[in-house]
Amino acid sequence: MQLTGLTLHRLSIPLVTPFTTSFMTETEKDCYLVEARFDTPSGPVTGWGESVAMIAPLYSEEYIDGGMAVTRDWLAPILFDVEDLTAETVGWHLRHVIGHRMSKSALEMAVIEAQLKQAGLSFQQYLGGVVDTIPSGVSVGIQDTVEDTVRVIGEYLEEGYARIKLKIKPGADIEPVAAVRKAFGDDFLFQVDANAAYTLVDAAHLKKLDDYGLLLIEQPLGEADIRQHSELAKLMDTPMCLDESIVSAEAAADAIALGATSVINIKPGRVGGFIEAKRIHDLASAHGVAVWHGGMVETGLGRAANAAMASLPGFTLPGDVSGSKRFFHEDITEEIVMHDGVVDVPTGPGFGVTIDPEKLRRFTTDTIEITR
Ligand SMILES: CC(=O)N[C@@H](Cc1ccc2ccccc2c1)C(=O)O
Ligand SMILES: [Mg+2]
Repeated sequence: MQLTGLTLHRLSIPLVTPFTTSFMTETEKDCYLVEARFDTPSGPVTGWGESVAMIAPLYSEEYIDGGMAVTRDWLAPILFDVEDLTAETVGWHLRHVIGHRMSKSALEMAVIEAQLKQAGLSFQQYLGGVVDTIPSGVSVGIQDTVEDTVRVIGEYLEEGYARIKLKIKPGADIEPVAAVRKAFGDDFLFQVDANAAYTLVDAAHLKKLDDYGLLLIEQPLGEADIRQHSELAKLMDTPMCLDESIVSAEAAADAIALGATSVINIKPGRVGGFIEAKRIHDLASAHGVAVWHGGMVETGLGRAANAAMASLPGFTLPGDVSGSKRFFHEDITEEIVMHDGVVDVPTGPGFGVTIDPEKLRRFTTDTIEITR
């Protein structure tokens, strides 16, 4: 396929409720979409991608303004010059640009969808997904009080989510976890995510979490702290899970070899795209390491693509692919519905969802047109 034009759509979608992590409080979902137009032997085709970069470089070094600029100034010109562009070679063509994995992922995602539409394939078929529904977990932000934490989690359990993930940070960890276990018992799947808020100095404190039968503890230490996570893993019974640290298949191989992670949170945007994410899935499976699909509060577009990725056999733990209603009153695509603890894997060509032009217009705050 020949890339002929790109439109970057910057969005801001109100969240149903503020989302607080150890690094930030968000009241809107800000992101940008990549609308990519291609010429193919069988005529023009359009593919869509979504960048998971946040408005500020606080989860990783990427952020929306930087992602749109690097796409316009450095990544798009490379892809415009490729005559027969395929999804499987986007990463290779962009290899000389250092980093900017979320921006590369959004572009690759648009090439993937165009290629799938041209072939009349669903993303689940393309990846080799093996299930038609995936267990749907929910990520719960840090609340103002322990009582609020118990109330909010009770509501999600009532809704039927398959797994609860609670954000923690120093000063808001043991007490809320203990209160939730006291309120709802030991039978529901429960895990925590620190978003790198601790250091090895906190090891003895974090070990107290071992008393609560958690599925895993996600990224307690810093992104670069692979060795430190293996030290902490030796001290804790709760399985160690990495998110921010797993920036590539190579990083996943190192973390597994060092005993720094026994479960991996897979996020295509964090690793440079769905093709690399599948490599991590395959690598982890070969090592008997479970993976689950992480979330970055994606719109229905990213959520649909994530659901297809999560239908691969190695995704044996519920992920953060919640229903659209967890975050948005209105989505820009058809609503992704969580029902009976699961989300359906889209079956249509491409990612299987359509972006509603009226809703896109309503939530668009900026547009960048890029031509050859
Ligand atoms: C769902 C979840 O916990 N995701 C990330 C962190 C996160 C949290 C909040 C966000 C708000 C706006 C955009 C991206 C965000 C990502 C995580 O697993 O670490
Ligand atoms: Mg995380």
